[in-house]
Amino acid sequence: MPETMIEIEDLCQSYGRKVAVDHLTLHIPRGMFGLLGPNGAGKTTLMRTIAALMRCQQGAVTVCGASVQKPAAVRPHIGYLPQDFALYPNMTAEGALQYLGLLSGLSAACRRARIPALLEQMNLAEQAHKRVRALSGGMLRRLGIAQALLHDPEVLILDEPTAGLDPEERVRLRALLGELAEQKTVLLSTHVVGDIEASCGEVAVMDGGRLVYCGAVEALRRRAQGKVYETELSHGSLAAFRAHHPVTAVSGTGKSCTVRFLAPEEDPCIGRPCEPSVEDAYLLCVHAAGGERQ
Ligand SMILES: Nc1ncnc2c1ncn2[C@@H]1O[C@H](COP(=O)(O)OP(=O)(O)OP(=O)(O)O)[C@@H](O)[C@H]1O
Repeated sequence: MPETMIEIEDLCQSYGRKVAVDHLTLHIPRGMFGLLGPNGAGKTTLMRTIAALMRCQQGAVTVCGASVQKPAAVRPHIGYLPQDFALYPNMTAEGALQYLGLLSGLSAACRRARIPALLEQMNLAEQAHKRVRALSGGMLRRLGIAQALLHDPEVLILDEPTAGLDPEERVRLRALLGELAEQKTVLLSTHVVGDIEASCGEVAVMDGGRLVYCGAVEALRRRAQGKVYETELSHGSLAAFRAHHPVTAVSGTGKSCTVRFLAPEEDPCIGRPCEPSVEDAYLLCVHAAGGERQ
């Protein structure tokens, strides 16, 4: 059995009457683990709860055996990069890390040793003396990961770290996360399926606050076998088709287009079967969960 680093048992979290996490049980093992879900699925709420930034209202969460009910016991184990990460724009990259290290109680000797090494690891050594406001989006995100790693936690929680990055930076960041996951547990939240496909073996899918899948990415893909089809349609008939079928892709610019769609109930007479992608499988999962909620 793989070692469980984060244990979530029957967690419920709400904002007033809005339920954001709904009876969620999830055991996260060592290594890289993906958390996928559409906007509003409850990913940020879950991550903030694990990081002991939001009180656990019902259920239990432990990180490396420490309960989030005792934030001071959990925080040494966790590094957190929030979705809306920002730093003081006039500080240099190195100065910002020095300041944050000081605030989190790291000794001067520890900061002297760790900060240059982290800048090097995050490929930011050349930017050490650049002001934060002059960094690109990707550099800023890597600086955010450096700040999350300052106290050398075992668990790294990253909320949408690739959002808004160009493809090159996205690939670079994924590679960096892969390296980090060799030593640490990395919980990566995103709504970009490609991020999960490229970096995680295991994934949890959330929708409407609930866990709708947990397991291997490849097993998720296989669940969509026999449920993805393709057909040719005229552009004019596309809107009517969409009303009855979840469409995952449309290609072609002439009079007709090729439409890829999900047929959860098997509808073979209207198209040719296709090999599912992870994205198809994810959309199928969320589509099915939406249907159950109605
Ligand atoms: N501070 C808040 N007050 C009220 N409702 C909130 C608050 N924060 C989140 N919510 C609601 O809780 C639900 C879950 O939100 P959450 O941000 O956790 O989802 P998410 O999966 O991270 O979404 P996104 O990908 O858009 O960041 C949503 O319906 C959201 O509108």
